[in-house]
Amino acid sequence: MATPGQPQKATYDAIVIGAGIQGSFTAYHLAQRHRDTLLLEQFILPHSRGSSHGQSRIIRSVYPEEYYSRMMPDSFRLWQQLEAEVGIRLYRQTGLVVLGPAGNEELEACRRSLGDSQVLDPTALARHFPGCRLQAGQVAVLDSTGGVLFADRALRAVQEVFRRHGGTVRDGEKVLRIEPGATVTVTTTGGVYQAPRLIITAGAWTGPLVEPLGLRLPLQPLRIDVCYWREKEPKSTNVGSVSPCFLTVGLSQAPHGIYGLPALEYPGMVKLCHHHGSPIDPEKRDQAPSGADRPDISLLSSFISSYLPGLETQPAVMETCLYTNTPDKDFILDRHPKFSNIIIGAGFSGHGFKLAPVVGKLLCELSLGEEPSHNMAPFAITRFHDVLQSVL
Ligand SMILES: Cc1cc2nc3c(=O)[nH]c(=O)nc-3n(C[C@H](O)[C@H](O)[C@H](O)COP(=O)(O)OP(=O)(O)OC[C@H]3O[C@@H](n4cnc5c(N)ncnc54)[C@H](O)[C@@H]3O)c2cc1C
Ligand SMILES: O=C(O)[C@@H]1CCCCN1
Repeated sequence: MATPGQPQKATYDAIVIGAGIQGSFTAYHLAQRHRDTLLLEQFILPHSRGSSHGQSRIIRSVYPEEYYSRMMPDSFRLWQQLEAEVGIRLYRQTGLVVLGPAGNEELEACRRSLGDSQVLDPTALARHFPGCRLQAGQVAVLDSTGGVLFADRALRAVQEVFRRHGGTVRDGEKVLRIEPGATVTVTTTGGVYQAPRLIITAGAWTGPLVEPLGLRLPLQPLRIDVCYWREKEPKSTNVGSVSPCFLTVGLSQAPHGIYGLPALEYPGMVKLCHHHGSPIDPEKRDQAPSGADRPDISLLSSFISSYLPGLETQPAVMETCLYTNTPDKDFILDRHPKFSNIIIGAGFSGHGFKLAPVVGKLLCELSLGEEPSHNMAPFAITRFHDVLQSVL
């Protein structure tokens, strides 16, 4: 927040729109590289209206796509660096298991991404995850590096280090207009700012924000039910706080996948969610669907009955969060095709938190005109057709 009475500074080396985890890490890297950076956020921080709130997120090395698994060592290293900078633990190693039918292509790709991974049959799984019942013909792949990131804590930490390096956060200021040029001009509800580079990391709001810049990105915001399920036996060690994280692949009853995290934010309640949701306008996220319109809950209840019989089959707590999906579920990390000093990071499709330190580094590198440290081909805007409109 600006100090009352102080004249408002208007020019910076870089402006970042959106103080979720991606924009905050981008600003962090820019400030560490001594760029005078302004981070703009429409809501007063902290807030729970976007995608980065809540206490927990999964981190894992295992990924079916090798372009993500190759980034993970860098990401783990940068998370550790942030932990050291703030002196706070941001990660709990719980292990993670991927459950799926034996021989499933995606499960095989997961196994390959780990090199020396362990494939667990039901007996071996029972040692790592006693509360979980595999069905006939299913196996589990164990990623022992997997665990939980303390999300809210991490977001606060990265913003704190950004400020420590001289960065400016202006929250409660919504960006209304972006004027491209060698110097980009950004008009908010609170002021007008200029910089030679702009990074847009506006989460579910990115589509409408870039449309006036002649870009129609295929971004679909989804409303996600975040559900917590109580253990039938309080403090049972079978499924509660000591169990690993898990996710499913290739299950015919849940093609988008189901995932779970051990009890953490609410004692005795396991977080278990469907990796999918209903299309939503982020401005209308609180218009909850009617009771009949909750297919996610029945899907999760039936999964619990078969796989996690130690949990009750109705959620005890429900919260909401937003995904912003691309058609292929890969991120968008690229320059604007026409205005090369405007960089866009969007479409994190429900799996971007763990990679935010690397995403921030890549967006920082793109904005400084440097060679990015990872392969950017999977994240190019040009993989989508007809995105550039002729409005400008
Ligand atoms: C339920 C759920 C579970 C998830 N689980 C995992 C997981 O286990 N592991 C994992 O790696 N990832 C997970 N993710 C994904 C991860 O949380 C997201 O990819 C990530 O938080 C996206 O961050 P973001 O910065 O792009 O978006 P956001 O956090 O939404 O940040 C965008 C910000 O931009 C601001 N903004 C928008 N428009 C404007 C404007 N005009 N002016 C100023 N500010 C603006 C918004 O207010 C917002 O604060 C999960 C997501 C959800 C919802
Ligand atoms: O990014 C992750 O690890 C998880 C996987 C399952 C869905 C939610 N996100």
